[in-house]
Amino acid sequence: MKKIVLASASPRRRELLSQVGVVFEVKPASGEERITSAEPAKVVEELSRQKAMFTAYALEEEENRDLRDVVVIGADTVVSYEGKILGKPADETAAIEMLAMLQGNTHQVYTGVTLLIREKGRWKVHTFHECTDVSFYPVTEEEIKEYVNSKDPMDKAGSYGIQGAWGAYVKGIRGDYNNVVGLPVARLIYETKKLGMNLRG
Ligand SMILES: Cc1cn([C@H]2C[C@H](O)[C@@H](COP(=O)(O)OP(=O)(O)OP(=O)(O)O)O2)c(=O)[nH]c1=O
Repeated sequence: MKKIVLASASPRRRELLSQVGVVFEVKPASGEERITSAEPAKVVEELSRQKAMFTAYALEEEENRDLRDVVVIGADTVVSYEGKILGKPADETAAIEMLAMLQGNTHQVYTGVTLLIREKGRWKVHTFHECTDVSFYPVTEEEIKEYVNSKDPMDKAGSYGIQGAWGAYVKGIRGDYNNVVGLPVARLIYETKKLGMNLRG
C-alpha cells in the first residue's frame, strides 16, 4: 500500500485529492523555487518537481521516517495569456491589472504535477502537465474592483478563483475544470494507473 504525501499548502488541492478517495498526509514544500523557462508548460512542470523534491528531502531528514512505498505529489498552477505567465498577484493593483487583461478574452490555465515514487532507495520522477482554456465575459472595472476588494484573488494564479465569486463571469472552459482549481485529479489517477499504481487502494 502506497503512502501518499501531498507537498502542498493549498486547501483546494487537498479537497480535490480527498474528493477522489485518496488518503494522504500533507507536508507543504518549503524552499526557493526557480524558473529557467518562459514556456508555461515547462514552468509548471519544473515548479511542481521542485515542490515535490523539497518535501521529499524534508522527509529524508526526518528521524524514524520509513520512506518505503512513499509517493510525494507536488503541483503548480499558472495562467498564460498572450505569451505572459501570470502567477499570484503581488498586490491588489496587480490583481486588477490581470483581471482587466483577462476579461472578455480566452486564456490558458496550466497545472504541472510531479510524482516522486520511492523505489529501491531512490526517487523515481514522473511529471506531466494539463492545460485548460478558460473564457470570460466582458467585466467592468467596477466589477473587477469589487471582486478584488473581497481578497479572493490574492492567493490564486491569474487573480481569480473559478470556484468562487468570479464564477459569475466565466463564459466557458475547454478541458478539465479541476485543473483550473489546481489539481487535475482524473489525469493524476490515469497517470498512476499507467505506472501500475493504485493511489486509492
Ligand atoms: C486559476 C485558479 C487558480 N487557483 C489556485 C490554485 C493554486 O492553489 C493557486 C496557484 O498557486 P500555486 O503556486 O500553484 O500553489 P499554492 O501556493 O496555492 O500551493 P502549494 O504551492 O503549496 O501547492 O491558484 C484557484 O484556486 N482557482 C482558479 O480558478
